[in-house]
Amino acid sequence: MELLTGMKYILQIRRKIGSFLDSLRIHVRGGVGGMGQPKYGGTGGKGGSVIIQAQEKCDLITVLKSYPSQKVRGGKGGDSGQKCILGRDGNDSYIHVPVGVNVITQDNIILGELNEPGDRIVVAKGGPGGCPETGYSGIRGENRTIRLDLKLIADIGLVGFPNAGKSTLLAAVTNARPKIASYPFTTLRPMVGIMEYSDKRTITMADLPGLIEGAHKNVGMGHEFLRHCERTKLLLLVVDVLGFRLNMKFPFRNCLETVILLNKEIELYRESLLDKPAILVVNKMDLPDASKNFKEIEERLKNMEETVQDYPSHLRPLKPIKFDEIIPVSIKTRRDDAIRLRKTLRKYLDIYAEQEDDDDAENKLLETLKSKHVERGPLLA
Ligand SMILES: Nc1nc2c(ncn2[C@@H]2O[C@H](COP(=O)(O)OP(=O)(O)OP(=O)(O)O)[C@@H](O)[C@H]2O)c(=O)[nH]1
Ligand SMILES: [Mg+2]
Repeated sequence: MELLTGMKYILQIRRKIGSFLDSLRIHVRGGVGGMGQPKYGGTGGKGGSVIIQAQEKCDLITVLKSYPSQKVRGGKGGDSGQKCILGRDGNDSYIHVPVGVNVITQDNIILGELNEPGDRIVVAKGGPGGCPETGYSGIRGENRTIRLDLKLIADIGLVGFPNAGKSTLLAAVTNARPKIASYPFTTLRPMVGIMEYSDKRTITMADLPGLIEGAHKNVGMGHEFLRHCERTKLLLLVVDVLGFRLNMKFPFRNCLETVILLNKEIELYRESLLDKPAILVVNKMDLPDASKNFKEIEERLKNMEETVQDYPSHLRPLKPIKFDEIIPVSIKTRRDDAIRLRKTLRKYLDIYAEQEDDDDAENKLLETLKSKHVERGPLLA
């Protein structure tokens, strides 16, 4: 019965999201400890723990298929007996998840980030076996509900207010065909598109739901989906040159303010995301007054350090974003803009890759020097 409900659930999800799932809740419980043996002073075995482990070639749909009831238990500890005075420990249960999963509690606390194959975390410890202190009864294991949040792998992450044209941009430069519409929050789930270049080099781009002011307080779609930017090499901020207003309850924000607010919301999600290279796309340059607006703010966008100082503290980010380039486009109406953008993105990703190689080489050199120093230590002493 439970299996059927589980399968139905999978089918429901499939219908909703195709074969992509980026978040999954699971209830985990460590195994109960085995019974002790009062007559001989025997101790029961420990209950098995539940462990989440990252592995390659895996996705959350497979995890859901393996555990349709979304419940995982550790094995029960063995009882102490006449022949075997120490009960055997219960088996640990491993949940294999894709690389790039954050393990989160119900209170939204990150228990761990599994970013490399083999990374693992114990999410529910098994209970101790029965012994004199427990009156020889085995103790129950820990239990909790956890959420597995998958961070997408894409080279570029699109971040912007709703309606700025992120999905239009994705459709213009990649093979993806996202839903595009003139109302806010058209995109509800992330979508990845691929840009293929003539030399067969491919660059992936993730379109994300719109981010609005107050997202850190769960306004709009919240800010959780920004996790998908954690593994990207570049943040591509997209703004509407004429600014944005969600509805009459929200203030109108001009283009410069939307950039500052995006900066602030990214910072409130995770400040380290702002260490990533960033490019700003100012979209809808075909609209009346667009050029005038852009000219007025261009210099200020180039110097965000100074610009943010003019704004009150509730809007002002502590870490102003620094754009490698600011690109005005009309992504919907000008094909040339899309072609130029593709070239620019390629150029920067190649530069970042070179820088990364240099950094790797430098780190290796430092490690070699360090290890030499360690070897030299005893000689000097
Ligand atoms: N005039 C003009 N309209 C554009 C341009 N780019 C996109 N749009 C329009 O802006 C509206 C929103 O476009 P989307 O691509 O859905 O915007 P989005 O940023 O993905 O929005 P959300 O999914 O809600 O976050 C649509 O009506 C697009 O046709 C442009 O360059 N010029
Ligand atoms: Mg969209």
